[in-house]
Amino acid sequence: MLHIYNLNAFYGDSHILHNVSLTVERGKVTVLLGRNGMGKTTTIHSIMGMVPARTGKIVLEQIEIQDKASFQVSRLGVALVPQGRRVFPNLTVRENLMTTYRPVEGGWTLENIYAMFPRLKERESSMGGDLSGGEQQMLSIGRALLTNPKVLLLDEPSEGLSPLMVREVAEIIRQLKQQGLTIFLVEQNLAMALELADFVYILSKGSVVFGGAPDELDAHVKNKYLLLSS
Ligand SMILES: Nc1ncnc2c1ncn2[C@@H]1O[C@H](COP(=O)(O)OP(=O)(O)OP(=O)(O)O)[C@@H](O)[C@H]1O
Repeated sequence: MLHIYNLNAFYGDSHILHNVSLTVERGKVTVLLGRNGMGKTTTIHSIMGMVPARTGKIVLEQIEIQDKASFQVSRLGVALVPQGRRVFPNLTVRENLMTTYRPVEGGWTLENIYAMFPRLKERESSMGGDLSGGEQQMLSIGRALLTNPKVLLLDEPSEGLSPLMVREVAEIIRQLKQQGLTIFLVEQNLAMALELADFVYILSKGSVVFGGAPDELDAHVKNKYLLLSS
């Protein structure tokens, strides 16, 4: 569904991503792990056209998207649930949801978003800024789904949430996968990530240092790239 080939990305002169190659398979949950500052968000932002690819290719269903603007990438079927959720604080829940709505026959509608997230229905007239962190995360996921994407990118959706809310977010991701959605998940929460993942990549200092099934991640790899501070 989505392939990245030898992606190199920079902020000014800082070379952040080094020949990153990875594949996000249709209908699967692909997880990108790595400690703080290793380039996970930069990878997601490169896919979305928010950080330019200096070299390399990003291919969505045979279409090269590495030179496209974010709105074009979005129209082609990629949606982002950004780190920190980024809900509009001064719009109501309903208005937040409707800003991105792109109707597709048989796709997501406001009604089935409310069916999946009853709490959003209850709070539909509340301002985005008045919601709890967990509610904002639901809103951010609902808003992305209303673009009716083929691929959903989630950047650390568990960040700052209570353990109970982390379980809820994991359950939502599981349901979306069951419905056939293709998911690319950046996470720091190893337990949640490994529970959901069909395939795992690890980034270290902007390079992919591991790619494999979750059960191939042994203690050595975890200790080297995930658990201990560098
Ligand atoms: N706008 C920016 N300008 C310059 N450098 C940046 C910018 N954004 C990120 N960086 C640097 O790029 C590197 C990768 O950052 P990135 O946010 O992709 O990491 P990450 O793995 O997502 O970490 P985190 O979990 O903290 O979000 C870091 O060294 C960071 O300091």
